[in-house]
Amino acid sequence: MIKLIGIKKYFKTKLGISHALKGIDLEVSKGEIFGIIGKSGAGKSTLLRTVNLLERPSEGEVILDGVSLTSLKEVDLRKQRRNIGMIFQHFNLLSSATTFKNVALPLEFAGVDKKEINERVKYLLEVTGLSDKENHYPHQLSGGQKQRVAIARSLASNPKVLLCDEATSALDPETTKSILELLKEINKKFGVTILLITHEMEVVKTICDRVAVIENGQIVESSSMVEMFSNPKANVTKALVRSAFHISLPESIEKNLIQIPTEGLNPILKISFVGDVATETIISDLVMKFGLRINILQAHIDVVSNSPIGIMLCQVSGVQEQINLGIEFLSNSNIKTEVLGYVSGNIKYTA
Ligand SMILES: Nc1ncnc2c1ncn2[C@@H]1O[C@H](COP(=O)(O)OP(=O)(O)OP(=O)(O)O)[C@@H](O)[C@H]1O
Repeated sequence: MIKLIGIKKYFKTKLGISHALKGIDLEVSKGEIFGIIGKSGAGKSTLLRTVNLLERPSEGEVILDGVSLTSLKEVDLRKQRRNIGMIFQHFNLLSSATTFKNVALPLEFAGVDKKEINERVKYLLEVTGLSDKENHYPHQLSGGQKQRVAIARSLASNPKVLLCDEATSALDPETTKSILELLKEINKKFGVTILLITHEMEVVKTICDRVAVIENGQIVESSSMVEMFSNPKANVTKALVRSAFHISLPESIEKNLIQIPTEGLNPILKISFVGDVATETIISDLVMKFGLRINILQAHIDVVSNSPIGIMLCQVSGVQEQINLGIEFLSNSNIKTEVLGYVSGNIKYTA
C-alpha cells in the first residue's frame, strides 16, 4: 500500500546541509498498522511527512497503492492526497468551528453536497463517540475528545491511509489507551492502513503489527512486534525494549559485573521467552534437571500482539558444567538465554 524507495531528505541550514533522511526503504502492506519509533531528532516527522509529500523528498520515490506520488503534477497530487488522512500531536482543529464544522470542512472543500455531508459527518461522529459534542467548540473539549474530532475529520474523505504524527503524545495514559483503541477499531472497520510515528514503545506495543526503528535518518531495524520484543538487534532497539519492560539489573549487581568467566563467580542470565512458556517450568527444570540454584533478580511478562513475552534476569549458582548444560538446555528449548556477566555469590540484591 505504501512503498518508500531510497528516500533522502536534506535541509539547508545556516550551519550547512542537514541530512534528515539518509536513504529509507520501507513497505507497509494494505490494512496494516505500522509503527516507526525513534528518539527525538531521528527523522520520524520528516519521514511521515514525505508520505503525503508535505515534505518533498530530495531523492527517492513514494508510491501509494501503485501510484508514484513523487512523479505527479500538483493538481493530480492534490487528488491523490484525498486518499491520505493525517492526525497530529496538537490536533490542528479550527478553533472557531464546531465539532460538526471541523469534520465537515474537508467535504465542503471537495464540493460534496450538503445532505451527503450531513449524513457522513453524523456517521463519523457516532463512530468516534462524539455524537453529543457536535455543537461544541474545540476549547470546550478535552484533549482526547479533540483528537477524536481530528480522527473523524481525517476519515471524512474515506482515506486508504491514515498517518498519525505522535497522535497520543499530548494525552494522559488513560486517554492514550482509548485513542489507540479507536484507531484499532477504525483500522478493522474501514480497512484503513495506519502508519504512525512515536517515541513511545507503549504505543507500538499496544496497536502495531510491525515496527521500524529509525536512528539518525536511517531504519536500523524492522520486524514484527513479537520479533522486536523477543529478539531486538540494534542497540537503540534493545534500549527501547528495556525501557518498555522496565527491566534492568539492580545497581549492586551491575557495578560488580565481570565480563570474563571466572572460577567461583556466578553467571547472570537474561532469559527471554515468547508464548506460553511458564516461568515456574523454566526455574524448576534448571533446579531439578541440573541441580542449580536460581536467584530471580527481576522478571516481567507482557502481552505483545496477543503473545505473552517474558524477560527474566537471574543469578545462577551450581557446578560449572551443570550451569553450561542448563544454558544449553534453555537454548534448545527455544528460550533465548544470554550471559550478561559474572558476579560473586556474596553480592546481595539491593535496589
Ligand atoms: N525544516 C527543517 N530545517 C532544517 N532541519 C530540519 C528541518 N526539519 C527537520 N530538520 C532536522 O532533521 C532531523 C530530523 O528531524 P525530525 O523532526 O524529523 O525528527 P523527529 O524524530 O520527528 O524528532 P522529534 O521526535 O523531536 O519531533 C533533525 O536533525 C532536525 O533538526
